[in-house]
Amino acid sequence: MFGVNNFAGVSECYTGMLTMGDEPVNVKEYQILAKQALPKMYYDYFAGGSEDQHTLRENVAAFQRITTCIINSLRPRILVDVSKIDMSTTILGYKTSAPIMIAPTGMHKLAHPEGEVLTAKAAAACDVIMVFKRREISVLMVKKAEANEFKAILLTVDTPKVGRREADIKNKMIAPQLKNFDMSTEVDDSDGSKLEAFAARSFDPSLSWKDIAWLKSITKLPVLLKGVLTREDGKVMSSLCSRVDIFTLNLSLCSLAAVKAIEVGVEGIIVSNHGARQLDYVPATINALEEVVLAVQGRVPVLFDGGIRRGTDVFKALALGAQAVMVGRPVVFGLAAKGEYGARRVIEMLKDELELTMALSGCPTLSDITRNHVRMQSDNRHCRMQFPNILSRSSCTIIY
Ligand SMILES: Cc1cc2nc3c(=O)[nH]c(=O)nc-3n(C[C@H](O)[C@H](O)[C@H](O)COP(=O)(O)O)c2cc1C
Ligand SMILES: CC(C)CC(=O)C(=O)O
Repeated sequence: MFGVNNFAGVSECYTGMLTMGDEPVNVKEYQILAKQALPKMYYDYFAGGSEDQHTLRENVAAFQRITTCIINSLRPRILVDVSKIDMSTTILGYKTSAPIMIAPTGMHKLAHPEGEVLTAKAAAACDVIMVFKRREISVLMVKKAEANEFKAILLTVDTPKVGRREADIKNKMIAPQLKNFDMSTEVDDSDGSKLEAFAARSFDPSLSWKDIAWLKSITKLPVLLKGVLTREDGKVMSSLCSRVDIFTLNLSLCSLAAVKAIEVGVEGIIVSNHGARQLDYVPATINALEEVVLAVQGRVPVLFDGGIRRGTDVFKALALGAQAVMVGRPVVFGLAAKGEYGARRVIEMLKDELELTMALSGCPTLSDITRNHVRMQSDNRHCRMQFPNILSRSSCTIIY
């Protein structure tokens, strides 16, 4: 039988219908099983994006556009000894077996009764904290993180308010009671998404650059900002600039979000659009990555998340300058479908696929993966000089 699945952000053809007893062969198939396993309200919460879900589709589709034509393609090397592939790296001084981490995603107990405990067992999880209106909650959580020997704090900076998630509004999404948020519970008689109502009560929309200094003052842990998408601060960039021109602007002329982050002393930056759950129509993160990498100029690590579904996606993000990637929904779908085993398999499959991609691209180590292993739309000028005939074909022009 030929099954067609059209999930938000995933549009795939499969040669068979999956059922819960089947063993998925790639991480996207875990989404199919998760849909079968979860109540609609919870599946929609995990899978959904904001408003028209344009960016949700783009996060995945932009990876798929880095594909077989001359621009936006992988560029493998041949005749390199790839008998041993080393995917290990060091992030903030900690060694890890592969540049793949689990993104902070809320409410794993909606996916599985044992929730985050199973996810943490399935892989060394990278954890997160949000800054709340009631700062004493933030202080408490930072202290808890320190006491439990967490290694870093990821401060989510793209959620002063929760994005408009229309499926959650329709489903009247119920935010479960969360232990970490005990202090902020209040009676909620609002209609629509209870999660949104909870966030409106709890998150601090006045969060600004000065608060980073406050956070740094209460902890010795390194602070990373999660949710950076631009190098500029909204003022300087001319709307007439093409993407290629933007890259060649003198950076010192601009007020730069990424650079600002470094100035206030953050130890790392995560290029993320919150899995397309916040502002719709922001760019796919893979298309925003290089802008930030160029602005940061190697001063702090740049991590990446959004739309990673394949080892080739990891490879593309690394080639464009990410030090490591984080994976959100696939891990939750793995957890929902097959518990700890499913979450672990998702990470293992991505690692295996990355290993194979590195071998087939002639890259025995991560440092062998370079910017020259992908060709993007922004490399167009260079392409035009080298391949004038090919590029005159409209099929090779990818617009993003
Ligand atoms: C169900 C769900 C809950 C999330 N919760 C949080 C959160 O509490 N804090 C946060 O910074 N990001 C959160 N995110 C965003 C993820 O950290 C990450 O940026 C995103 O999922 C990456 O995209 P991907 O799902 O395509 O891998 C959440 C994402 C999802 C799907
Ligand atoms: C609103 C939060 C509680 C969780 C979150 O960040 C999300 O659902 O994307």
